[in-house]
Amino acid sequence: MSEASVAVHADADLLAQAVAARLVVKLLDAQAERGAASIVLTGGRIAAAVHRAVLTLPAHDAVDWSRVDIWWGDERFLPAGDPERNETQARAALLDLVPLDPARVHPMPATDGPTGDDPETGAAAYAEELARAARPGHAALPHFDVLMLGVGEDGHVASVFPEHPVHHDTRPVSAVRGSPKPPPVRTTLTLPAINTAEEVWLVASGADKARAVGMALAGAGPKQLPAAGVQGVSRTLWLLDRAAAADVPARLRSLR
Ligand SMILES: O=C1O[C@H](COP(=O)(O)O)[C@@H](O)[C@H](O)[C@H]1O
Repeated sequence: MSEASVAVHADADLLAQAVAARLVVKLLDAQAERGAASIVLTGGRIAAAVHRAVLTLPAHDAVDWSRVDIWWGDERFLPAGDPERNETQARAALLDLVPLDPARVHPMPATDGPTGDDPETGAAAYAEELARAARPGHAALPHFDVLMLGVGEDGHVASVFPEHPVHHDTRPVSAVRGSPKPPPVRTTLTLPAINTAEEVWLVASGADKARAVGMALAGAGPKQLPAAGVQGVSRTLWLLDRAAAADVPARLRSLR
């Protein structure tokens, strides 16, 4: 498992541009090595800015988007097309604007979809979809080149919230009820599933994230602060703006 590293950028715009540039390079590298790339998207404000920034980079045209698998780390359990869904936001900002193969886009279930309005059924269906994409002879998950996460003010990542029963779920995908952040019903990859990704990038901007980011990097417990329990297989990278990095120990920072 990887040590965490931290890159700090001056503000939210530069952070979004830098994450977008890293993402495009990551996709190109993965396609050069394996012929395809697999990424896991997150929701939230900075994620939307990253998605928009990808399109502004001329190099995004060098990616073969038809050979990119898109997964989600969590989803708000709402009808398809609801503006609050992470999928809807990602489609509007990026996915509908690049030539993806629809068969390689794997949104988490919606309440009005074929798996129905029971989040446990939806979570089980997503786990099956992940398992179908797993490499033969490997665990129940596909290879993820990079998995991106936002970080909540309370330290949540994906829809793994502090002190929530989701921490006891050992399956890769869990239904979440009673989320402290609306909407209350969600589906999420669990921390063990998140930590199978080759690289995990935690992206946070703004002063309201500084306390959670600082505590996670100072070694808080993952049940109290889920972001502290995230570790990519070969890399765990915190990508922050200056405001979100205010409480990061100086020895961990590199200002870009
Ligand atoms: O509800 C959610 O929030 C988090 C963080 O969002 P932000 O707007 O504070 O950056 C996000 O990472 C997660 O995917 C989403 O479902």
